[in-house]
Amino acid sequence: MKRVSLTQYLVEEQRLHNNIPASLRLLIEVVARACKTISHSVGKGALGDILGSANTENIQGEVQKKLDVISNEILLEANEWGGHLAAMASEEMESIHPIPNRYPMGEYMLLFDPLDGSSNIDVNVSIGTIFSVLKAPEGMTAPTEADFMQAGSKQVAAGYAVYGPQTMLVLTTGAGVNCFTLDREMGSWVLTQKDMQIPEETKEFAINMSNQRHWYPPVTRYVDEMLAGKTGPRGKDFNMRWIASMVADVHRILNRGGIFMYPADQRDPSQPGKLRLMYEANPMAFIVEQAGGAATDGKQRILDIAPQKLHQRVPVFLGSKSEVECVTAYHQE
Ligand SMILES: O=P(O)(O)OC[C@H]1O[C@](O)(COP(=O)(O)O)[C@@H](O)[C@@H]1O
Ligand SMILES: [Mg+2]
Ligand SMILES: [Mg+2]
Repeated sequence: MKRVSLTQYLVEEQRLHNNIPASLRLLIEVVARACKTISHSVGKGALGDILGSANTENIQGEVQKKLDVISNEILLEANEWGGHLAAMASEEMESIHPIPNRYPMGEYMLLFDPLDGSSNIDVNVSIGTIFSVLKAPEGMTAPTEADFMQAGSKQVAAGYAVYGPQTMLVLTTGAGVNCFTLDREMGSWVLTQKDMQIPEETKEFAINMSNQRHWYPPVTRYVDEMLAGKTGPRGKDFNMRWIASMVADVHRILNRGGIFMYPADQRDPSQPGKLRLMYEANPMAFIVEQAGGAATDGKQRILDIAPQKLHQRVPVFLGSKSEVECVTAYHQE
């Protein structure tokens, strides 16, 4: 099979579909290079002094791990110098990060969850990085948080890197989803899966069952019906997986189908779910839809949500289309 590198793929895409101008290609390459650097750090583990807590808190009140902080710095530094960016925003930073001293101002804005699955860092389980690219509004002079308040349907690119047994980069620019594997010896990203498609039907679901007693009735009904198996209303047995790294759960679903859920629950009605719209839900929803799946917050398409604030949280149901439609319909009844 002919080896196609990330750069070759991006150039060819531009030639065929005119959807990846040179400035966007450069930006994606810089993000991919930063992910490669994070992957090297992850691979060192205790040898690189990257495990354990940083003893600091992020804006969400979560205790940061050393690798959360390191990954954030790697992405900031790479993109400050490398991409065509006007500003960045990160799950780990309270406010936006405008790019200093850039004339003319960059055309894009980058958002990221630098290290997804923080609870898995210290136990050598797959973790990742999630990113989303928006266009800077026309005529923007000094970027503000308001410029980032664009629905997910406006994303021009989104992707994630998963640091597992292999390091992979999954990317969409709005014309399907492709997967690249990091060739560690050569240091390059090689196209290994073209046009990923999520199987429409599935027998696998992912949810943190320990929250069951707090769920709202539509989620309880949906999960109960799956748990009832062959003799229940669904007429088939379901299997369950929960890795607690969204990247790893979504990567499995892209490959063999399934539904991923992080619903809102009754513990704290002011917290609509756990996952962040701008850094987790939107980029993953874009990827999942581009792979033939669906993504909702139980009521509407995630990509149609009008964001209210940078660190907004949303309920998430995504994966195989028929299952997402089923649980979304239960929210309407
Ligand atoms: O520990 P819980 O409640 O099961 O939550 C797991 C979820 O939290 C997350 O880890 C949140 O991501 P961060 O590590 O970036 O905070 C998701 O990746 C994952 O799906
Ligand atoms: Mg995350
Ligand atoms: Mg994170």
